[in-house]
Amino acid sequence: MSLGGGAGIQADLRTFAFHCVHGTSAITCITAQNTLGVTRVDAMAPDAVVAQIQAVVEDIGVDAAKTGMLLNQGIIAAVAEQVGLLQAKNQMRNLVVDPVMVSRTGVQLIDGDAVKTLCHDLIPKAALVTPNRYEAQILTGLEINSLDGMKSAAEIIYRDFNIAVLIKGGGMEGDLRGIDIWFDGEKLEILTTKLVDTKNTHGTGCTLSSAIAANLAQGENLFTSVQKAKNYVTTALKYSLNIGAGQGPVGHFYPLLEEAVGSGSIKNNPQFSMPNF
Ligand SMILES: Nc1ncnc2c1ncn2[C@@H]1O[C@H](COP(=O)(O)OP(=O)(O)OP(=O)(O)O)[C@@H](O)[C@H]1O
Ligand SMILES: Cc1ncc(CO)c(N)n1
Repeated sequence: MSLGGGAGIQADLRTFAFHCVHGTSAITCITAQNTLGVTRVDAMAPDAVVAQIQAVVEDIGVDAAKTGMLLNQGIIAAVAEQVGLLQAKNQMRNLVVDPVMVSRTGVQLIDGDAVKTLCHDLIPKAALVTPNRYEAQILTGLEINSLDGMKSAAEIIYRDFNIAVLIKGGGMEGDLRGIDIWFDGEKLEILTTKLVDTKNTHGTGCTLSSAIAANLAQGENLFTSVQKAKNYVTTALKYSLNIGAGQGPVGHFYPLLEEAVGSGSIKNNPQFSMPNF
């Protein structure tokens, strides 16, 4: 969860709402965070996280799920155990693991033991894992500087975990920035997009994995879910918000902004990027 509103569960819930699915959440930690970075993180107790998952599953049910910042080994182990128990009862389908380990700026967010548990206990239970450039480097031991590097990493991650993988290229340089690689053991696809030239990219990874989960919940297949989610993030980036001194958040509800500005009910505030106005 992030209190600046741009990333984590706050971005996830906005994304779910945009896709017309009912989002629920299990909070693993509270970050003091704004557009400039994270200044403090307070972890929940692992059994408090488990209780949140159980409260949702036992009453409401889960059509698809995503994990984000799980923070430490105890929380990761507890979540992985719950996922295993629920999958055995077919109560946890379509799990997307966004393996939040390193921020796009390259800062490691979780320690080595936590990475090991994530790899051994949680990622293999997912349908899809969505590492960014630096997370893909940790998962493979490769240094990724090229399209070929991204492709090799995707193949290694598929081989090691036997699940589909999407390597996100928001942290790549030059022409590769914004290009993602999909591999599911059969099809290797380069998901290209027109680079959105903005510094306001806070929460793109959270938004992408939530949009994938939302599409899965609505019955789309995995690859179509990824393609649609990629298009959503690209448009949300075009309408990102220029707030704060650092990286502002993406504009999750861009059609509403467009409509409101178009109809004159709100002014075209210079803080909104409004590409069509
Ligand atoms: N400037 C950009 N233009 C177009 N697409 C982008 C841009 N920046 C990021 N993306 C896309 O956003 C999605 C998220 O990728 P990214 O590598 O930013 O993830 P991340 O590092 O996990 O994000 P974050 O930590 O900010 O949530 C990917 O589809 C990526 O290609
Ligand atoms: C809470 C949270 N989760 C994930 C990320 C990665 O964007 C972040 N910055 N904050």
